Amino acid sequence: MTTTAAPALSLTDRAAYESAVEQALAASAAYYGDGETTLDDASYDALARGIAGYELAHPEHVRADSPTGKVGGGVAPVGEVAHTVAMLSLDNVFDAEGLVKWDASLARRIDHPVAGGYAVEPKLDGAAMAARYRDGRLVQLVGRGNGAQGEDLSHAIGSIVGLPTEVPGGATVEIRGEVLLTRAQFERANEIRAAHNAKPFSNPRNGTAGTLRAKDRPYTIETTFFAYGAVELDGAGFLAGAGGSHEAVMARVAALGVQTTTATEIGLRVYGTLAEAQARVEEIQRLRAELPFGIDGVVVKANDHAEQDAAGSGTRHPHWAIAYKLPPVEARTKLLAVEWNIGRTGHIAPRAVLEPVEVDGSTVTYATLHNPAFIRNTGLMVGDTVVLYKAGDIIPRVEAPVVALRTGAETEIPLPEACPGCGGEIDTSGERWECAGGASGGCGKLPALRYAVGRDQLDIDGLGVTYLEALVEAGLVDDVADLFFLTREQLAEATGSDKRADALIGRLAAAKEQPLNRVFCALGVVRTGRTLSREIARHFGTMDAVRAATPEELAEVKKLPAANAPKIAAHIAALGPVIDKLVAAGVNMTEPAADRADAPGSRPLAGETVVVTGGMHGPLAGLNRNAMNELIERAGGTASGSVSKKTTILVAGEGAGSKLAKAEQLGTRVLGEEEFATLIADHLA
Ligand SMILES: NC(=O)c1ccc[n+]([C@@H]2O[C@H](COP(=O)([O-])OP(=O)(O)OC[C@H]3O[C@@H](n4cnc5c(N)ncnc54)[C@H](O)[C@@H]3O)[C@@H](O)[C@H]2O)c1
Ligand SMILES: [Zn+2]
Repeated sequence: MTTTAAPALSLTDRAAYESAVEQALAASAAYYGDGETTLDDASYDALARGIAGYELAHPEHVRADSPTGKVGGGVAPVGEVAHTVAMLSLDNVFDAEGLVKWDASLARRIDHPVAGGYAVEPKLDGAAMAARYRDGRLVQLVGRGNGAQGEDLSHAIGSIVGLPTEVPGGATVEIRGEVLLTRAQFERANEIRAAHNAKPFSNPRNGTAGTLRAKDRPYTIETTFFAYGAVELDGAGFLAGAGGSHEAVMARVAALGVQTTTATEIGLRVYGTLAEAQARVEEIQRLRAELPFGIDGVVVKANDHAEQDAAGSGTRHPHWAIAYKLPPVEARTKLLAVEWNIGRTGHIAPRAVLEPVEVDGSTVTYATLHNPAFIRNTGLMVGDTVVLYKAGDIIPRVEAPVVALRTGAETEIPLPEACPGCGGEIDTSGERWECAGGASGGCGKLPALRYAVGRDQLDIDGLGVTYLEALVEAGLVDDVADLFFLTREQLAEATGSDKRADALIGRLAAAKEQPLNRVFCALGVVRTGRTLSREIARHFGTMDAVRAATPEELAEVKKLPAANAPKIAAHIAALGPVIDKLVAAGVNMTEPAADRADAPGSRPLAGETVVVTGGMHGPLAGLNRNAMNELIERAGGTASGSVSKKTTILVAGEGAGSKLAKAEQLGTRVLGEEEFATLIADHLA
């Protein structure tokens, strides 16, 4: 494993020391507070080690406010809640050699080599939190603060996945762990913030800190907790007889239903030798890029409590644990220019051209900027210093500009006026910009075909993008209807296999029997998706009726915004030749009678807003969420993803959890799978 630490700064004189301390204090104040720090973590670490090195050589110059030896660099917010046991930070090593040194110093402290094993677990990159349970109820959340006193974060109770509000057995204990935003929660959080015109979080860690501190936001952002320890509370003796090891304590915590890392691929393991622990560190590093949450290192701890006690703790960190830092996945560099390309999915995507920078073992020159909305929301400019994120083989992405480093020479990012693929018009109506040529234009052909054969449209499994590309290139396919005229030989040629061709012939035959809503959806009509396609098919019943509809008539369809009706009608008309070809191929053009809006007595869910949770069994077995939503809408209801006051029915399947609890709290009607199936029996195919 390569050495990952930036070298410590060598501070040659007192003036350099003074200025380094000032710089570190300012960076920490920004890091733990609201502002944006101008240092990346690796640079901060190098600075901090430089300060510590100088202090060792010149004890007479040590400043009282030096960050050395202090939790939170001496500037973290000091809260009002006293910690039961000090909540410390961790000391760092950066390579195998550092780990060996730590082990040797630990052996000196306890007078013998570590005998009780090394516990190895991920160093989660979020914010430390203590969760106090009294008599089985989660009563208080406390931040780390300065280690002795932390801030009261109890207002976040109920919004943290993995921290149940109640635990069995009336337990009284303080559980410690990390709160973070998983990658999915981070994306979701920024969608929510965009919808509220709030600045996007630049990275999950900032987002976590901001979210925990926020008290009266008009929206809730969900975070996740992973426990990494527990301490006694009120002398309740919860840990007594826990077996005297970190591993045993964590098993007790898990038994309470509090989330630990054990369930993840990189969860706690205990090893007899340091070499095995080192091997596990390297394994975790390899798994890092695919994890659903961020880690910035691996923590190695003496597993045995007696050995931990013998080693003791300093003012800033325990001696029995060490953070093995992994190479940074973030770096700073300059945004030189923005290029616009037609992405593989057909949208027009901005790409950052960067001053080359080394991140996580490779040189990065380009990074994704997602879409124009991202550029607008972050306020990014050409010439900005930007924070770049890259881990393993994931696509590098720009997180945010460092506004504090602007010089005034930055310029606005020019947005394209014509499609970079064909020079034609751009459809700028959505968050992602698209070539207005759409399905018929050259740029949109392949993406349109991929969409048409997708699982929620014609569901032609096995017709992947490579084969579609081959068919388009061979001049055999221009639009979705052409697929139905392919011969077995042509399919065998394109897929390189007779067996695949036969399978596809079968899938194509099955696709011809799909209901109108899916056939219509496969056409990819502008401003329509799965839900609207279902509504349109239900409303009109046949493709002929859809084609005959005026914009005014289209506007009568449930959920269809009147303003979009003219565009939709025009696109349907333009798709005339494709639809004619589909008819000629024998593709079904009607919606099953029971599902139509005008079918008598067939709307058992009319006026209902329905949420589904848990796994579906019995009569509903095998129905995924999209299939359930289809079913709900066919029966006249509105499908929704989250329980709120508007929800009128919750369908609770196996393993229903928080949504069921919320529904019960709100007094929402809850139906089991059997009851629900009976209610909508007419629509169950
Ligand atoms: N960029 C900047 O300006 C700046 C400023 C100050 C600090 N920093 C960064 O912060 C670091 C120091 O910060 P810190 O003291 O908050 O701590 P830290 O993040 O280096 O390590 C200690 C923390 O790790 C967490 N942790 C995660 N997994 C854990 C596990 N399995 N077991 C135990 N603890 C676990 C705990 O919250 C604990 O408090 C520096 O190394 C630096 O990289 C950066
Ligand atoms: Zn184009």
